[in-house]
Formats: sequence, structure tokens, C-alpha cells
Amino acid sequence: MYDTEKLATDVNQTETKISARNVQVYYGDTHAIKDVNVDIDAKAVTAFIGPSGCGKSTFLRCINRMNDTIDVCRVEGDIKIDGEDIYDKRVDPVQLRAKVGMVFQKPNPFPKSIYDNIAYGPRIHGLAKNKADLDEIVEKSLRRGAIWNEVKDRLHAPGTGLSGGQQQRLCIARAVATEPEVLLMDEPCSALDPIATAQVEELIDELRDQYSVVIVTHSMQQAARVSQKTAFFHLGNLVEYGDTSQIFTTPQDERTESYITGRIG
Ligand SMILES: Nc1ncnc2c1ncn2[C@@H]1O[C@H](COP(=O)(O)OP(=O)(O)OP(=O)(O)O)[C@@H](O)[C@H]1O
Repeated sequence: MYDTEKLATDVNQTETKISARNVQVYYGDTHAIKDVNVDIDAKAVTAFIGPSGCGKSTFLRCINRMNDTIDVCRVEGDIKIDGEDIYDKRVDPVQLRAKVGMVFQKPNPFPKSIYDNIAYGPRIHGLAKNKADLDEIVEKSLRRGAIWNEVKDRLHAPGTGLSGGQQQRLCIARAVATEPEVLLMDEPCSALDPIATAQVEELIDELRDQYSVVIVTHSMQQAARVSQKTAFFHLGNLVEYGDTSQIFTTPQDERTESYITGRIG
């Protein structure tokens, strides 16, 4: 078996943001994640790739404890962000999810105005002292989401009235409004057309100056375009992890090679 722990250390030349050790995930009797060890870089984009059902989304959801919301799901092992154990009893999962934002496959704006979609998180986390403060957070977040120019004249229109690509950028703006440090994205472009996909990919590239971004994708072209590091999962194992250029040009494991050349998947 490939020594992922050793490789995770070898390739990690920058600051580590998230470190996972001996992570196991079970859904009842199904062993979905098998002893995963990985160090994920700060201020970089890391792609999780692999065939359907290999555990990419399950592992992604461990990073903000979204699996806690699934009754049959059990997570073992250690996951630390900035050296702090996110599964410690003292950690409030709601606070954690403000720090570790998530964007889903299907854009899911709240049935509220564009303004209130963004203001929701800062309001519940008490991030704004007054209305002027909140206005500033809303503008800054929409600019960060690369959608400000398209919505600045209709902030009080419903978020659900935007196009799919605009809704996804609104959801990214909503995720950044609570000043997260990590952004998890589960196939964020799979419901988008090629133009909207290109806009979101460009945005992901800009976001890495400030956040650690982890993206699950079925598109190897997308992983190659947006990420600096790639992790290949297969049957619940993290088979190979390294610089994206290395994974796509000189994979070390034959399962990775089979996947990227289209022989498995
Ligand atoms: N809520 C759940 N309850 C029970 N089993 C689950 C649940 N979610 C995922 N699984 C199982 O865990 C395994 C990993 O699934 P997961 O969705 O993480 O894979 P994935 O690589 O993200 O797949 P895909 O690319 O198809 O989205 C699969 O065997 C799946 O059936």
C-alpha cells in the first residue's frame, strides 16, 4: 500500500492548514473512509478526485463536521485545523462551520433577498456592529464572490431569481461573509454551463490568496486547471496525494494512472 502519510509530509513544503491522521468513517457497517492521512496546504486549492462512491464527499464533510448531521455516520481519528482538534468536545460545530465554509453541488440560496443571503451569517455570528458595518460586509463579500457588479442595483431582489452561475457565486459570497479560513466545495460547477463554470473557476483561483480551498470534482480538467495539490481516492483509500502537475503527468500508483487515463471510473 502506498505510504500516504510519508508522501503527505514530503509534498508539504508550505504551511499546513488542515491535518488529518488515521481518519476512518463508517455509515453503519459500511467503511467509507479507510485510514486517511493528509496535510492540506494553507492558501492553496486542493482537489479531491476519484471514481463515484470512493469517499471524496464523505472526507470533505469531515472537515467541517457536516457528517455529524448524518445519524448513521461515525468518524474516528484526528482532524486538526491550525493544530486544533476540530472534534474536541469544546468545539461548537456551528462556529466551526463559520470558519470552514461550504459550497454545494447545486446552488442553494436562501429564499431571501440577495442582501439577506449574505447578511444572514454575519448577523447570527454578531460580526456587524451596525447597519453601515453590515452594508460593508455585504458589499465586500459580493465583490469577493465576483458578483457585485451584476447585483449591486438589485440587492433587495430574491437570490433565487439569479441565473444558476450567479446563484453559485452568491453562495460563495455567502460562505465568505463569515470570514472563513477554509472553503469546502463539493462539485461546485456540476450544475453550471461552461461560461458560468469558467467564471467560478476564475473566482476559485482568486480565493486562494486568502483561503485554503478544498474542491471535490469529477472533472480532471477542472482539477488540473484550478488546483495546486490533488488527492486521488479509490474505494475509501487515499491512494495518492501530491502536486497536481505530478499526479497528472507522473502518477506513482497504477490505480491513479488508470483513473486519469480513463481506464477506471
Ligand atoms: N448518508 C449516507 N448513508 C449511508 N452511506 C453513505 C452515505 N453517504 C455516502 N455513503 C456511502 O459512502 C461511500 C462514499 O460515498 P461518497 O458520497 O463520499 O463518495 P463520492 O466519492 O463523493 O461519490 P460521488 O463522486 O458519486 O459523489 C459510498 O459507498 C456511499 O454509498
